Amino acid sequence: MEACSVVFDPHRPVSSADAVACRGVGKIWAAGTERAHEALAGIDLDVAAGEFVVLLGPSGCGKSTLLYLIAGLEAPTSGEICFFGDPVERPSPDRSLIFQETSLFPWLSVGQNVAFGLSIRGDPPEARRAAAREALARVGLAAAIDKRPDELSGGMRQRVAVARALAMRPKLLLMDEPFAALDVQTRAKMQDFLLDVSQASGASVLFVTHSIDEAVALADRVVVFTARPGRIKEIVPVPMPRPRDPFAPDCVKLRRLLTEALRSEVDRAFAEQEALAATG
Ligand SMILES: Nc1ncnc2c1ncn2[C@@H]1O[C@H](COP(=O)(O)OP(=O)(O)OP(=O)(O)O)[C@@H](O)[C@H]1O
Repeated sequence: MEACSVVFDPHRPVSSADAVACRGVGKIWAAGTERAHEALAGIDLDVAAGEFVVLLGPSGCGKSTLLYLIAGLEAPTSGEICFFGDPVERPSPDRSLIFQETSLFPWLSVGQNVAFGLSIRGDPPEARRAAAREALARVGLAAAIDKRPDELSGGMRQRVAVARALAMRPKLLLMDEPFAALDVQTRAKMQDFLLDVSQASGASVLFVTHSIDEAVALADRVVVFTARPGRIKEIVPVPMPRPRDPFAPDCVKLRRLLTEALRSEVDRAFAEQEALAATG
């Protein structure tokens, strides 16, 4: 592999075939107030249908903010976001957000948790149960359908969260450091499993991580952000076939490239956070 970054053409027309198209997207939190805080600036990014894109950047550079905007939970201050050609204006079951900390309802069974979104949508009980069973089978937890969340390990609970998202048959999974709280072995298993289910479902994935190893294992493309306000510094294609051997020369080379791309941004983010702390 010849590791190289790609320059995005911001004038490229939005295609209804692309899962996500961001054009000039910026976000200022508390805009117009004295607490105004610019989190993102000038984001131009397309995500193809079925593509797995990893967002990598220093802490506070706006990765989660971009997921919230694409989810439709927040509006950008500037620019436009389209989902299969239509402007994103509100949340949609076609776009599922999964966080690091799963919030399963402890008083509901695993199956009821997975079916929760379907019950809000008004699907009949038999259809909900069937969809929950199928989604749990996809994550290898069909046998846990009647268990309570506190009977499961952290990795299993995270799989239930993925099953809950899959049950809605989303076209896009927005994942915010979903495996960061897991131990190394469970995390590696979850990465394999996520690749399997995303390929089987055909959903696009936008995945935030701080782990360069995770980015190398998972991504079709890695988007590297600058320190805040987050801008896209580089978009690095990852053409190696999966499963990837992390010690293969191409993977080692890519890790080095991403480490170097991130280093100066992480230093800049640290310096800014220190300055902020000093001024109280
Ligand atoms: N709801 C909010 N209101 C005001 N400011 C916010 C809000 N959410 C995030 N921010 C600020 O926006 C900036 C970007 O935050 P965000 O969480 O998107 O970054 P991140 O890259 O995901 O960070 P991390 O990697 O540490 O999770 C930060 O300075 C943060 O304090």
